[in-house]
Amino acid sequence: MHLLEAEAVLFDLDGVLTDTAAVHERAWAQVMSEFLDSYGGVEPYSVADYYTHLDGKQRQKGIQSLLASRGIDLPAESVTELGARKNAAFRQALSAEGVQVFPGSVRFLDWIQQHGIPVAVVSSSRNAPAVLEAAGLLDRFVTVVDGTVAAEHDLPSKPAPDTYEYGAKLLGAAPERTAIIEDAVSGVAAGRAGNFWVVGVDRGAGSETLQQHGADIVVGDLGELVEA
Ligand SMILES: O=P(O)(O)OC[C@H]1O[C@@H](O)[C@H](O)[C@@H](O)[C@@H]1O
Repeated sequence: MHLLEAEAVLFDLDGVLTDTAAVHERAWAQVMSEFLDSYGGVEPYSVADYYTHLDGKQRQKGIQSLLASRGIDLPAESVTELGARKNAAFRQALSAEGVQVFPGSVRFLDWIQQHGIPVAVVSSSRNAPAVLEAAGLLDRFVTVVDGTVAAEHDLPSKPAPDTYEYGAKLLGAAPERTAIIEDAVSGVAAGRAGNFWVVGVDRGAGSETLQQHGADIVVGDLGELVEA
């Protein structure tokens, strides 16, 4: 499918529109390194853990996946507490550094919107509206399906396709006629599972890995897709 034939385009946020996947990654590294080191007797946190267990997933789901990889079983309150610590670190970094947008992504968004194609954001993050607001992009989207909306509607985390399916439904678009834009393995897999047309953006997950999990095409920057 040519992108301009899409009935809708659904954008992931962190790492796709804004450079905030890196901010999440640093906050996770800070909190989970400290936790795993103090727990002791398990493999320490590494950058690979972000891409394998945390990237693109809802907060609790990501923590559970990482803990399970180390054979750690914590009560629900402790998982929530780790999530709260990571969120505090993320919010602190955000207010200190602000939000950087990817210029190529904004050019791509402009191009899609110039052609009258409806757009939405589908992000696992509960911080998505705040990040979009700080980036000056919030009013560009018909709707934002974020981590809070997912919880309200009981929608499971990416890699399940439900949040993307919900976004497409809100825009009245058929999944097979809808493009999704993703940088995370979990998000690409969600798009594939929902029978969407998937554009992968390689911000560190690796082009081959994104293709293996279901990306139809992979670019380094969304500006590459904009046609004059
Ligand atoms: O903790 P939040 O802001 O609700 O975000 C949940 C997840 O949102 C995703 O977009 C990020 O890739 C993850 O790193 C993050 O953990």
